[in-house]
Amino acid sequence: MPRRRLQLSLTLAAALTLGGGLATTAVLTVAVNRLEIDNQSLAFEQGANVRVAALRQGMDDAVEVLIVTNQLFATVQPVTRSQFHDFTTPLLLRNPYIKAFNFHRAVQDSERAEFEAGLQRFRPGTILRENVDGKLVPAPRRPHYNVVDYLEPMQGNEPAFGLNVGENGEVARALARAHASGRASASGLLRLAQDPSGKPSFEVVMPVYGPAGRLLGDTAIIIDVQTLARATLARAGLLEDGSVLLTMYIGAQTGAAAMVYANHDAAETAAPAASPLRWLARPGAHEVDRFVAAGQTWTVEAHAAPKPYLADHLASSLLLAGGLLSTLLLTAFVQAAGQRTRKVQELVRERTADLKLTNQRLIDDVLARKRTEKALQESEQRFRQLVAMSSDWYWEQDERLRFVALTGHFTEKSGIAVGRILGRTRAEIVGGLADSDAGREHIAAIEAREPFKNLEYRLLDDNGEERWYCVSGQPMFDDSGRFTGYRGTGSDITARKLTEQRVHHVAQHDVLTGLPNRSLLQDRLEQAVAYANRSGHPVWVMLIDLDRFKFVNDSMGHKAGDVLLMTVAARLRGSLRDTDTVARLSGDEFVVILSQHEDQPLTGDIVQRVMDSVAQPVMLGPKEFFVTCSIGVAAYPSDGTPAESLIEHADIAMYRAKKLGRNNFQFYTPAMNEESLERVRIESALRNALERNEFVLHYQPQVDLKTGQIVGMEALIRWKHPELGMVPPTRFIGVAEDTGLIVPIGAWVMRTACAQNKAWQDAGLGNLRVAVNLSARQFSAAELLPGIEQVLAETGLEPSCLELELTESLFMSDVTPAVDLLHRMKSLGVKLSIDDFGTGYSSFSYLSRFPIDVLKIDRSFVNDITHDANDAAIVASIITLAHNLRLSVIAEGVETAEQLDYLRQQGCDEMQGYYFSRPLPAQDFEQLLRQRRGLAALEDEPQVAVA
Ligand SMILES: Nc1nc2c(ncn2[C@@H]2O[C@@H]3COP(=O)(O)O[C@H]4[C@@H](O)[C@H](n5cnc6c(=O)[nH]c(N)nc65)O[C@@H]4COP(=O)(O)O[C@H]3[C@H]2O)c(=O)[nH]1
Repeated sequence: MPRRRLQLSLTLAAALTLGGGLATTAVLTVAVNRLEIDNQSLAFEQGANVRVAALRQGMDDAVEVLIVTNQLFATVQPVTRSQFHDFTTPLLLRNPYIKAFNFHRAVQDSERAEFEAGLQRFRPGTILRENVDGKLVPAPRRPHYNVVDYLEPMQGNEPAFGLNVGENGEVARALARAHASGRASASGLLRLAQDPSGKPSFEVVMPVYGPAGRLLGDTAIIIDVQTLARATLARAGLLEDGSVLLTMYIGAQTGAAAMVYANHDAAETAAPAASPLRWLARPGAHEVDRFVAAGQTWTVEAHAAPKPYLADHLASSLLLAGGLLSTLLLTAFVQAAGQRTRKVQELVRERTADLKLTNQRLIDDVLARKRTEKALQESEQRFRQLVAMSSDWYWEQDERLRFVALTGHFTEKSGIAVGRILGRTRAEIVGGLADSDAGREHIAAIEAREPFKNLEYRLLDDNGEERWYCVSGQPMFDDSGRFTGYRGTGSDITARKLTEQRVHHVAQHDVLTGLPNRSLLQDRLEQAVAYANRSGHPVWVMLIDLDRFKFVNDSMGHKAGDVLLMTVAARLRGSLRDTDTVARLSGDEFVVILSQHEDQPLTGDIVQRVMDSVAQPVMLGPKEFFVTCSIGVAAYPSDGTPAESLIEHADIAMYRAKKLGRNNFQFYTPAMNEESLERVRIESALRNALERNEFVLHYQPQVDLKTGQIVGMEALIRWKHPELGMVPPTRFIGVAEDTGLIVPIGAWVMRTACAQNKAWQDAGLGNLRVAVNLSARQFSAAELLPGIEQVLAETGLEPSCLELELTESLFMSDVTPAVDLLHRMKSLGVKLSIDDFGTGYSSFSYLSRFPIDVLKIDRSFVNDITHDANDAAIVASIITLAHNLRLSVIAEGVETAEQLDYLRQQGCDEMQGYYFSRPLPAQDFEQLLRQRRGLAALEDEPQVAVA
C-alpha cells in the first residue's frame, strides 16, 4: 500500500489568506506600534515636562525661601543672630535640601578687626578665612569682605563660619549678579568647606540693603541639589516613577562636570541591546529642557527609561501575536477548507470519472444487451424456424407439471390436438407410466426435479393410430431457486420405433423361416423358466435335428433345402400351441419350448406329434421327399437340468437319438451328460496331445484280391492318453473336427504315414501305397495342397504311393470348387479314394466328374452282404459302377471268408478288414510285411491270428 505523502503545498486561498493576514497583521502591528510609540513619546514628554516643571518649582521654592529670609532682613533692622536662628530653624526643618542659611555681612577692611572681634565673641578663635582650592586659609586683607556672619545650622557648617565668600569665584559671580540685579542669584557648583563629601551644592544669594540703600550684606542659602531634586520630585509624587530618567545639569551645558542630579545610573541611558524587535521599538526618547532659576540656567536631560519591549508594546505585540495566530489559524482553516474543497473536488472528479466509466459501461451494457437482444431475437427466430423445420416440438409445464405451452407445430408433428394436452400432466396423458422401468425412472427424476432424457411412450393419436413419442426435459427454477416447472422438446419417433421393431424382429427372428432365432429363444426360455418357477409346472425343451438334411441340401441345392426348412418350420408351428415357442437354432436344428398348462400335461405324445408332422412327405420340385428328425428333450425342473443348460441337455439327448438310428426322440438323462462331459474332457486333452506326442499310427493292410498280397495300408490314428488310455478315433476325431484341431493332427498323420511308408520302401518291403483319411476341415484348409507337396518332398515318397481318402460329404455342398480342388490334388500325382461309399447321399452322378481312383465300399454294406440280398445287390452295383468308371474298388470291414468270397465273385479289387488283419502298430505291420504274408495263407489257415 503506497504511503501518503505529506501535502506541503498551500492552496491559493490559504496562501492569500496567509499573505493577507501577515500583511494586515504587519500593517496593524506597525500602526499600533506607531500609536504606542506616539503615546509613549507623549507620555514621555509629559513625564519629562512634569519633572522639569517640578524641578523648576523646587528651585523657585528654594529661592522663595531665600527671598522670605531676605525679607526678614528688609523688615527687621538689624536682625539678631538669635532671630536669624529662630527664623531659619523651621525653614531648615521644612526644607531639608537647604544645607545652610547664611548671612554674608558686607565688611570693609576697616571694619575687619572689629568684626572679627564680634565673631570671636560668638565663636572664639574665629578669624576671617577664605576657601582656596578646598582649603581654608586666613583671608588676606582685602578692601572689603563678604563674610559668613550668621550661619544656620551651625552644626556641620562650622568651617564656613567667618569665611570670606567674596573671593570665591562662583559665589563672587553670584554676588555680583545679585548686587547688580538686586535679586536672588545662584552660584555655580561649590566646593563647600564644610562638606568634604563633595556633594553638588550651590548657593543662592540675595542682597540685603539697609537704610539708604546701603548694602548690608547678602542672605544666602546653600542648597544640596540632589536633595532638592529628590524632595521636589517626591513632593510631586514622581520620585518613585522611574519611567523618565532625569539628569540635571547646572548651566546650559551637559556633561559630567555640570551634572548635579540623576535619578538613574548612567548605564541606563546607554543604547539598548540589540533586539529582534528593536525596529518596532520607539527610538530612545530624549529631551533636554532648560530653565532659569535665581539667574542660573539649569539643564534637565530626560530619557525614557528602558522597558521590556512588551511593556511598551503589549497591544502591538498582542496584535502581532493575535494577528499571526489568527492568520495562521485562518490560513490553516482556509488550507483545510481548501484541501477539503480540493479533496471534495478530487472526490467529485473521481466520482465524475467513475460516473463516466459507469455510464460508459452502462452504455456498453445497453449496447451489449441490445446486441444480445438482437442475437436473442435472431436466435429465437432461428430457433422457431428450426423447430418448425425440425421434427421436434417444444413444450413447457407449470410447477404442477401441467402442460402450459406447446410450440413448433405440435399438432402437425404429433397428430394430437393441443387441447388434448394443455392443462394435463404427462402421467394423466400417458396411462401406466409407472408400469415400466423407464417410466418409474422418469417419475423419480421429476420428483427430484432433475433433467430427464429420451423418455419414450406410446399414445393413440387423434386418428386412433398408435404412435411413439420421445421427450426430454429439464426443470426450471426462478431467481430464488423455486421450482417453476419443466420445459423440453418432444418428437414423434413412430417411424424409428417401427424400424427398431423391424430390426429387433429381424435380430430376433430367423430370416428364412420367420421363427425366433437363438437370441429370442433365450428370452423365451428365460420367460418359460420364470413361469415354471412361478407356476410349479414343468417346461420341456425339444431340440429337433432333421435327419439327412445335408443330403437334401447338397444334392438338391440350397433352394430345395430352404423350402424343406420352411416347410418343417411351418409344420412345427402348426403342430404346437401358439403359446409354445418354436425357434430355429441353426441349419437344420430347431428348438421347441413347451410350457405345461393346467389342462394339458406334457406327454411324449406331443413329441411324437411333432415327429409325425415333420415326417410328412415334402414336395421339393417334382420330387417327393420323406424327411425324418431326431429329437432330444430336456425337462425343467425334473431331471436335474439347470435352466441355462436346457438346450445343451436337449442337444445331448438329440445326439443320443441320432446315435440310436435317427427318427426317434430321447429324453435327456444325466447318464447322457456323462458322454457329453467326456467329450469336453477329450476336447481339452486333445489340445495338448500333439505336443505331448500322444498320437501313434496303426496300419491296416489292404490286400489285392487277385494276388492275395498286401498292396497298401490305411493309416489309422491312435491316441495313447496317460489317463484315458487308448482312445479310438471314433471318440476324438469328431471333437478334433469340431475344434479345428484335426488340421494339425491330420498334417501329422500324413507326414508320419508318408515317412513310414518311405522307410518301409527303403527297407525293401515293397512299393506299397499308404491311405490317409482326410477330414472335411482339412479338405477346405488353404494349406492342404502345399502341405501335401511339402510332405512328399520332405519324405521323398512317390506321390502315387499316397492315397487320400475322402468322404462323400466333403464335396456335396459345393461341387464345383471341390472338383477343382480334387483336380489339383490329383495333379500332384497322389491317388484319391471315396471312403464309406454308399453311406452318404450316394449320388452317382458326381463320380464321373471327380478325378478319383478308388471307391471304398462302406463296412455297413459289407457286413450284411452274406445275409442281406439288398446290401449284396448294392455292393455288386457299386463294384460294377466303379469299374465302369474305371475306378478300382476296395471293400472295408471284411471280417469273414464268405464276405471275401462274395466280393471276389463280384470282381472287387481289394479288401481290408479284420479277416486279414486288424490295424497294427508300425512294428507289427512291418513284421507282417517281412513275413510277406498274403491272403493265401489265410485261406490255407483260416484261423489266422490277428493283432
Ligand atoms: N468292425 C470292423 N471294423 C473294421 C474292420 N476293418 C477295419 N475296421 C475299422 O474300420 C475303420 C476304417 O476306417 P474309416 O472307415 O476310415 O473310419 C475311420 C476314420 O473315419 C477315422 N479315422 C481313423 N484314423 C483317422 C485319421 O488319421 N484321420 C482321419 N481324418 N480320420 C481317421 O476314424 C474311423 C474309425 O477308425 P478306426 O476305429 O480305426 O476304425 C477303422 C478300422 O479299425 C472290420 O473288419 N470290422
